[in-house]
Parts: sequence; structure tokens; C-alpha cells
Amino acid sequence: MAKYLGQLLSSLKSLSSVPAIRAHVALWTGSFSSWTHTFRSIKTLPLPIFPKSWDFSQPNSSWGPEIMQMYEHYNSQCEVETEEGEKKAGPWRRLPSYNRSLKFATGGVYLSKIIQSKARLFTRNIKEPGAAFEYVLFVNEAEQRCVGIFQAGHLLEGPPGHVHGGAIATMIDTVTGTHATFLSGPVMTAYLNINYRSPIPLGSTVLIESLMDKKEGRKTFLLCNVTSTDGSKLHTETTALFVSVSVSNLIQKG
Ligand SMILES: CCCCCCCCCCCCCCCC(=O)SCCNC(=O)CCNC(=O)[C@H](O)C(C)(C)COP(=O)(O)OP(=O)(O)OC[C@H]1O[C@@H](n2cnc3c(N)ncnc32)[C@H](O)[C@@H]1OP(=O)(O)O
Repeated sequence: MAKYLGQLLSSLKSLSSVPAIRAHVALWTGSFSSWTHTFRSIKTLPLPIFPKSWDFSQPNSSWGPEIMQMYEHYNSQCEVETEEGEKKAGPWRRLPSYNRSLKFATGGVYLSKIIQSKARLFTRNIKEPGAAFEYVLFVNEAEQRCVGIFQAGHLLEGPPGHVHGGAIATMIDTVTGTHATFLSGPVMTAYLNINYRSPIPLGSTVLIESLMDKKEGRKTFLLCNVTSTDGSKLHTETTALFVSVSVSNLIQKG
């Protein structure tokens, strides 16, 4: 396994000479300095490199009025107009979301032989729109904040009529994990301490807000609340720790 992963790493590094795919390779090799730039690059990757990739973080027919309203609230702040009428980047940035970015990053040539070819990102593996995890993430670099807007589909039931606690944890991990990666590069979740305060009705939309608490060496501590979209109801409170890792570190762990 370590041998194959070693080959994968060197393949990824050689592929990184192609500027357009550098951003995706950087997510795994940690060989490029600016992670903010990495996320910006992902957003602007030219289409021909990812001919079959689908950005799941865009509205679809299953999105109800509540998720749409929240989406528009943050999306409208991704680009703002100056007094001179020019458009410029706003405080928020929408993060795209793919279900098999690594396969696309390598054209499927190397990874399909090493990692199961059917692998998909857990939260993006159900094809029916609206059935499970519908969400979009936005990040605010200046405020070191990340928000996820999450509409919970009928396949996520736990207690009757309400969302499964594991599905909620999955979304908290997704938002805080992406936020920690944005802040610190490649990370693994060390812990998520979740207090469940009130159940989330199935089909509803909630706001998942991740805030930077502190960084200590390889450790990035985050705080995360899940609330109703108007903020009036607290569903969960979380403290999270992510530890920075490198690909070689992962290989050694096997
Ligand atoms: C990844 C995002 C991609 C984003 C791109 C977009 C793509 C799509 C987005 C999807 C986003 C989904 C995000 C999912 C993210 C996962 O779900 S990751 C999977 C779940 N997590 C795991 O499997 C991790 C399993 N644990 C491990 O591998 C290892 O324990 C760790 C966490 C890497 C740490 O091991 P290590 O590197 O050997 O570090 P170690 O020396 O033990 O500890 C370092 C420091 O952390 C502290 N520490 C470590 N663990 C703990 C702990 N549990 N409690 C307290 N302190 C701890 C140590 O005490 C030490 O502190 P100091 O002595 O430095 O003060």
C-alpha cells in the first residue's frame, strides 16, 4: 500500500507541472504555499480539464425557498460593485464541491488503479436531488469564518421526522474540515465534541457556522454552531480540533 501511495504521490507531483491542475494536486501534496490561492484556483479552473465534473454546490430543482434565500444572501456578497461601478471580489467566496475531484485531477489514470474506482465523497453520493445532503459552503477570509447552508433530505432520518445525529455530525465535519483546510492546509479531524441541543426537522434548512478559535503549531481549533436560518434556534454546539498532516504522514500511517 505504501509503495502504491508513494507512486501516487510522485505522479501527483509530476502532474503539478500542469498549471491548471496544480490547485487540486496541492490539496494532497501540500507542496504549494498559498491555500487561499488554491481555493481561488479551483474556482477558476478551465472546464476542459474537468469535462465531467459537476459542481454540486449550485442550486438545483430540489432547493426550497429557505436554502435559496440563504444561498442568495451569501452569493450576492461574493462580488460587489465599487462606487465607480466596477465589479470586484466581495467578502464571501462560494466553494465549489465535487464528488470525485481526485479522479478528475489525474484524469482517472493513476488513482483508479490504486483507490477504488467507485469511491465518491460521502456527502455527494446520492444522485436523487434533495434526497440527502443538499448544501453549499461559503468562506470569509478576512473574518476567518465559514458557513454551510444545509437542507436535510428524507434519506437522513434518525428520530421520526428529524435528522439523524450522524448526518448532522457529517455536515459539521464537512464545514469545519473544509474551513480548517482553508486556514491550515491538509488536516485530519482529531475530535468533534458535539452538544445536541434541539432536533432538526427533516426537510428543513439550517445554518452551520464555523469560527476560528485558535492555532497552536499543527493544531487548528474551531467553534461551530448549527442554528435555524434566522438564528433563533440553536441545534448544536461544537468544538473541533484538526491536526495538520502531510501526504507522507498518511502513507506512514498506512
Ligand atoms: C480534509 C479536508 C479536505 C477539504 C478539501 C475539500 C474536499 C471535500 C471536503 C470534505 C471535508 C470533509 C472533512 C472530513 C475530515 C475527516 O473526516 S478526517 C477523517 C476522520 N479523522 C481521522 O480519521 C483521524 C484519525 N487520527 C489520526 O490520523 C491522528 O490521530 C491525527 C489526528 C492525524 C493526529 O496524529 P499525529 O499526526 O501523529 O499527531 P500527534 O503527534 O498525535 O498530535 C499532534 C498534536 O495534536 C494533539 N492531538 C491529536 N489528537 C488529539 C485528540 N483527539 N484530542 C486532543 N488533542 C489531540 C496532540 O496532543 C498533539 O498536541 P501537541 O503535543 O502538539 O500540543
